[in-house]
Amino acid sequence: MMTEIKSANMANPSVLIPVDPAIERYLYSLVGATDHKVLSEMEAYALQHNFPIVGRLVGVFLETQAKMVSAKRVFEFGSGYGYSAYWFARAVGPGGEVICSDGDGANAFRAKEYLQAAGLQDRISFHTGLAQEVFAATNGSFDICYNDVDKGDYPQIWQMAKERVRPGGLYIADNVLWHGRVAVDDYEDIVPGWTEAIMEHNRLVFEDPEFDAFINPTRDGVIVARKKNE
Ligand SMILES: C[S@@+](CC[C@H](N)C(=O)[O-])C[C@H]1O[C@@H](n2cnc3c(N)ncnc32)[C@H](O)[C@@H]1O
Repeated sequence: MMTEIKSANMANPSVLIPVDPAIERYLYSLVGATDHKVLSEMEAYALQHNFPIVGRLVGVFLETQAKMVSAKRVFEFGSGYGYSAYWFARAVGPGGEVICSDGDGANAFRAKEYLQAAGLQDRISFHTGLAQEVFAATNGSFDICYNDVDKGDYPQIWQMAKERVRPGGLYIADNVLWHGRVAVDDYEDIVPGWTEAIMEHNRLVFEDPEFDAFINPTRDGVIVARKKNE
């Protein structure tokens, strides 16, 4: 399994930065109230190891979205070492459930350590394996299905997840602007076919009559699609 680079590819002039860096700095200056020792350690690990976590601004967004739909049950496709799960776990509260999946067992180990230290372990279960298979082994519906796996899998994950989001619940996916590659004709992809897969995914989500969709351009673009109630 490959992971994407979460900073803009400066070597490729066709790749765009969705939000101006000065605006990003300003946005970061507003979210200091979310500081937490464990969160800082997780962010430092990402920097040191060039690991593509969603980062603080998207984390705050995920937690807010989850609270807005009173989420109690969340499934994560591609949890890394638990950074995005940290935000969902805060939102679901005690008694809530965040089911995490990742192909790399070392990430599960690290996630458990961090989330335990943050006091959030009681609402997390972590499964090592192909996210699609972990998901297929679960039952019932979810308040939120969150997709952050390898980008070639995005259309498949959407097709699977959309059936299991409850009415009024959310499908959320990260990196849907793919550093602007989706918006230009000439780009270099880090894995052939990933840009096309993301574009196909975005089209499918927006064309689905059962969902209302929106893209928040923060960092690398986060799609949120709400399943209609009627
Ligand atoms: C972008 S990182 C996830 C970051 C995480 N959501 C966060 O923000 O903290 C993607 C992760 O998904 C995992 N992955 C990619 N494709 C996968 C798949 N089909 N099944 C399971 N894990 C996958 C990789 O091992 C990697 O850890």
